[in-house]
Amino acid sequence: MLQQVNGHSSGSDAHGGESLREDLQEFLGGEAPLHQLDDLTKVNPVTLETVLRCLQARYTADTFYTNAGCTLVALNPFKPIPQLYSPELMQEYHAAPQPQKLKPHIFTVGEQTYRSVKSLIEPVNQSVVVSGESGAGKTWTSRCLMKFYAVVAASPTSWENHKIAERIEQRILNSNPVMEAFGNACTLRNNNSSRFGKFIQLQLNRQLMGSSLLVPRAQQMTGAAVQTYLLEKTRVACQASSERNFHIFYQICKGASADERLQWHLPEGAAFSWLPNPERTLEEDCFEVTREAMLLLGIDAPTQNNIFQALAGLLHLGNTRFADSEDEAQPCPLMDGAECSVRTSASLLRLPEDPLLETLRIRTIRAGRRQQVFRKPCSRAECDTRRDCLAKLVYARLFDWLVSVINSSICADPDSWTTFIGLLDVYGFESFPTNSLEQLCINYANEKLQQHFVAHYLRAQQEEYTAEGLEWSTVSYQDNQTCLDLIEGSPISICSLINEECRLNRPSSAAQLQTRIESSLAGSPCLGHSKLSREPSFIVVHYAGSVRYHTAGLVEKNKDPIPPELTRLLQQSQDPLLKVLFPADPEEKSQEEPSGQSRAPVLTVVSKFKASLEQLLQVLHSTTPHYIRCIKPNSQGRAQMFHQEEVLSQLEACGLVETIHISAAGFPIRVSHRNFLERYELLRRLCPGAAASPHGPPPDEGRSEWSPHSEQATLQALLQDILHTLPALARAPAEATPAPVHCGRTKVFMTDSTLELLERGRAQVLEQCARCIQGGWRRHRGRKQERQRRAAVLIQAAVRSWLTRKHIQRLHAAATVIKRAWQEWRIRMAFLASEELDGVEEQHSSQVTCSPSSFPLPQAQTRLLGAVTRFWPLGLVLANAAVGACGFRRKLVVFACLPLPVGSLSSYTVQTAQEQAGVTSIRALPQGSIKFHCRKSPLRYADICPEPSPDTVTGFNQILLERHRLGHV
Ligand SMILES: Nc1ncnc2c1ncn2[C@@H]1O[C@H](COP(=O)(O)OP(=O)(O)OP(=O)(O)O)[C@@H](O)[C@H]1O
Repeated sequence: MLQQVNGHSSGSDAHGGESLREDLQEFLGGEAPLHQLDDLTKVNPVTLETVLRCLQARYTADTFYTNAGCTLVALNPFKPIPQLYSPELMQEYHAAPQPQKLKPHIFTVGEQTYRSVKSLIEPVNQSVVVSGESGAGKTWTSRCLMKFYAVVAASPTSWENHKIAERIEQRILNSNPVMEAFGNACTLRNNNSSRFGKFIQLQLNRQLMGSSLLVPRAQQMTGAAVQTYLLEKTRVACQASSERNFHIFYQICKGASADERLQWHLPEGAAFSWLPNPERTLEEDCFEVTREAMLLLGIDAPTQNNIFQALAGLLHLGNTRFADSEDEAQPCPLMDGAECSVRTSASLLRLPEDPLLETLRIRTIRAGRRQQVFRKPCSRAECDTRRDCLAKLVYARLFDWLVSVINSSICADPDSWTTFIGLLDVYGFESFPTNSLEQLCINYANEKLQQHFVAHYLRAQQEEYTAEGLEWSTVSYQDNQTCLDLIEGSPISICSLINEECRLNRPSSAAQLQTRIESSLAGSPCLGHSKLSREPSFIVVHYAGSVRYHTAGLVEKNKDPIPPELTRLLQQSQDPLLKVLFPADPEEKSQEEPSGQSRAPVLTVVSKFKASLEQLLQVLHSTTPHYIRCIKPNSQGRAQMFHQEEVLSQLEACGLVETIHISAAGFPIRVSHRNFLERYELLRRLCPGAAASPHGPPPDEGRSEWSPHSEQATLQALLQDILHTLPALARAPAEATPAPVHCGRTKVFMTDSTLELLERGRAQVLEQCARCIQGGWRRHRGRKQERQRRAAVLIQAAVRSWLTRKHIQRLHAAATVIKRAWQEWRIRMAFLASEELDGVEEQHSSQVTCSPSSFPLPQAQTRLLGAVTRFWPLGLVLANAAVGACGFRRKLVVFACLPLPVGSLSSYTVQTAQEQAGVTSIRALPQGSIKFHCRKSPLRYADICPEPSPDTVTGFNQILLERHRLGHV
C-alpha cells in the first residue's frame, strides 16, 4: 500500500524495504523542510517515526498546530504565546477566503465550523471533539475556541443587539472560571485538570445583515448550554498523594476576608485533612475571579456566601475522625478534636449535630414485611465511608446545581436559536498502575468516540472505496467494535456483569468478579488476563493499548450507594442552599426505601454514564464532527521539551497513526467522472493519438441514443485517455511512476499529488491554447489592420483626387471666366483702341481732306510707314529721353528722329494721349500721323511689337511698341 501511495515500484521485499529506508534516511536527513510540513499525511513514508520527527521538528520551531488528514494535532507549548491567540489573528482567520490555506490552527477549525453552520449544508450543526490526555491542552483549546466564536459571532446589526450578544458571550466565557473552580483540581499530570467531561453547545441564531433579503445572514451567538459528565466526586474526600482537592476549597481558604474566615470557621493556617498541599499556590487559586464570574452569572453575594459556607462545612466534616469501637454494639467514638469539627460542620451545614453524628455512625436497616427498622452501629471504615459519602453527595449536588444555574443564565430560549456548534472536552484515554471504575468509564467513553471517528471518517471512506470497486484500498485499521462489545455489549459484557452484581446485591469478592468476567467473556479477543498479577483484575485491549482494571471495589463504586439516612438528614438542613439541593420529596422517600421485592433496574454509575454517553453520541451523530487531538510533549509541563516516547504513546492512544495512514493511503480527492472530464478533457491534446481517438465527447444529457452503458464505456475510455497523459505531465522522473489515481464506478479517486499533476497539465494545455488564441488573434488583428490601412489609403487617394478634381474644375471655371472676361476685355479694349484710333483717323482724314497735300496719299503713306517702321525706336527713345522737352520741342525731337519727307512736316500731326505721363506706345496712323500712348492708356495691354513685315501690318491701327519693352529694344 505504502509503495503504491508513494509511487515506489514493487520489487522484492528486502530490496523495497532497503530503498524505502534509504529514501527515509534521505528525507529525514534535513530537519529544515520537515517542520514546514503542515500535514502529517505528507510525511514520507507515514510511519510513527516520521510523524514523530515531523512533530518534534515543528515543536522545536515553535509551530504547535499540524494537520493530520481530517484531524488537527495541537501540541501543548507549555508557555504563553499571546500572539497565537490574539483577536487580530482571529479576525485574520475569520476574514481569510480560504482559512484552510493558512497555517494550521484551532481558528481554522473554528472558522470552518462557523462557515459550515452559515452555509446551511446538511448536517448544519457542527461539533468539535477535543481530546487528549490530562494536561494536553483540551480545556485551553476549548476556551480559545469559545473566545474565537465570541469574537467572530459578535452581532454587527444594531447597537442594542450587539450589547445583548456581548453580554451573553461574556456570560458564556464567565462560566469557564466557575466550572473550573468547582470541577478542576491540581493533579500529578496537570495543575488545572478538569475532573469532569463537558459538552458545550454554543447556540447561534440567524440574522439578516441589513434590510435586504439578499444580504447574507450572520450567525450570532445567542446562548449556550453545558452538559457535564462523570464528575470525579471522590476527590472531595480522597486525594492521591501530591494531588489536591478541587480548586474552590483552596480559594476560599486563601481568599476569604477576615469576617468570612470568622463566619466560615476558617482561621488562617487551619489544617484540613481534605485539603492536602495547601502551601502550593497556583494561579487557579484566585478566589476573586470565581466570585466575580459567579456574580456575572447571576449568583448573588448571599448565595455565594451560602455556597462557601457549605463548602467550609464539608472541610470541617473531613476532619471528623472515628476511632475503632471496642464494642460492636456501640457506635465508633470520635477521635480527639473531632467533636469540635462535627459541631462546626453541623453548624455550617445547618444540620442538627446529634443526628449528624448518629447518621454517620449508625446504619438503619429496614427489613421484614412491616419494614421494621433496625439500627446497627457501623464499623470505623463504614463511618468513614458514610462521612465521605455525605461530602460527595453534597458536593455532587452542588456542582450539578451550579451547572443548572449556569445553564439558566446562558441558555437561550429554544425558539431563539436555530443552529449550534458543540465543543466536546473529554478526558483522554487513561492507563495507570491501578485502574478502577473511573478509568473504565473514561476509556469506555474514548472507545465510543473513537468509534464515532472511525464511523465518520475511516469507515465511510473505506466503504466508499468498496462501493466504487477499489479493491486495493482495503486499509487495515482497528475497528474497535469488538472492544465495545466486550465493554457494553448485550446480553453479556463487562458493564452488564458489574451491573448484575449490583442488582443482585449479593456479597461478592473481587476474585469472584474476575472469574465471572473471564468465564463469561472468554471468547472476546479484547479480553486479556495477566497471570502475573496477584490482585484480581482483568485486561481490556483498547484501541489505544491494553489496560488492566482491578476488580476490588468495582461493584461498590458502581453502586455508588447513598444511605437513605444521609439524604433524609440533609433534607432536615435549615440551610437555604441545602434545602434547594435536597428538597423533601415524599416520592423520593418511597423510592429510596425499596421493599426488597422491587425488581426496578438499579441506577448504577455505569448505567447512568452509558445513558449520557448514548445521548451525547446521538447529538454528535447529528452534526458534522471536527477533531482536535491535543498532545502533551512532556509530562513535566515544560516548554521546549519533547519526549518522543510520551508523544508516541499519545499518538497511538488517540488513534492518530491510523488516521494518518488512512488519509495518506486513501484518496482525499474524489471527483465525479463528468466533472473530471469537464475539467481535464483538454489534457487529451497532450497525448498525440488520443485527441483523434474515436471516443467522442461525453454525450449531452438529453440525447436519447446514448444508453447508460455505452455512455459509461465512453466515459471510461475518455478517462483512460486522460489518465494516460499523467506520465507525460511529470516533470521529474520520480513523478513519472504510476500516479496514485483510481477510476471508480462513478468517481475518480486521487491524491493531492495527482491533482497537482493534473492541474499542472491543464495549465500547460491552457497556456498552449492561450498562445494559439493569441497568435490567431494577432494574425487576425494584423490582417484587419492591413485591410484598414489599405482602405484608408484608398479613401485618402479618392478624397485627394476628388479634391484635386474639384480644385481643377474650380480653376477651370475660373480660367474660363477669366478667359471670357479677358476676351471680352480684349474685345472691348480692341474696340476702344479702334474707336480711339478710328476717331483720330477720322479726324485726321477730315483734316487731310481739307488741307492741300503735296504728295499723293499712297506715296505719302508708304513713306510714312517706312519712316515709322525704320526709325520709330529712335523716335521713341528720343521722345522718352528728352526729359524736360515738351510741347513743340518734343514734336521736333520726334520728327527729327523720323525722316519724314521734308516740306511736308505740316501734313503730319503728333498726338499724345497724355503727354505729361510719358509715352507708353507709338502708333502710326494710316493718315500719316503717329500716336504716342501714355502710361494710362488702355492700350497698354494691347499687342506689342508689330511684325515689321508689310504683310502682317495691314494698317497702322496697330500698337507698335509697349513702353515696358522699350528697354529691351
Ligand atoms: N495553547 C497553549 N498555550 C499555552 N499554554 C497551554 C496551551 N495549552 C495548554 N497549555 C498549558 O497546559 C496546561 C494544561 O492544559 P489544559 O488544562 O487545557 O489541559 P487538559 O487537556 O484540559 O487537561 P485535563 O484533561 O487534565 O483537564 C494549561 O494550564 C496551560 O498552562
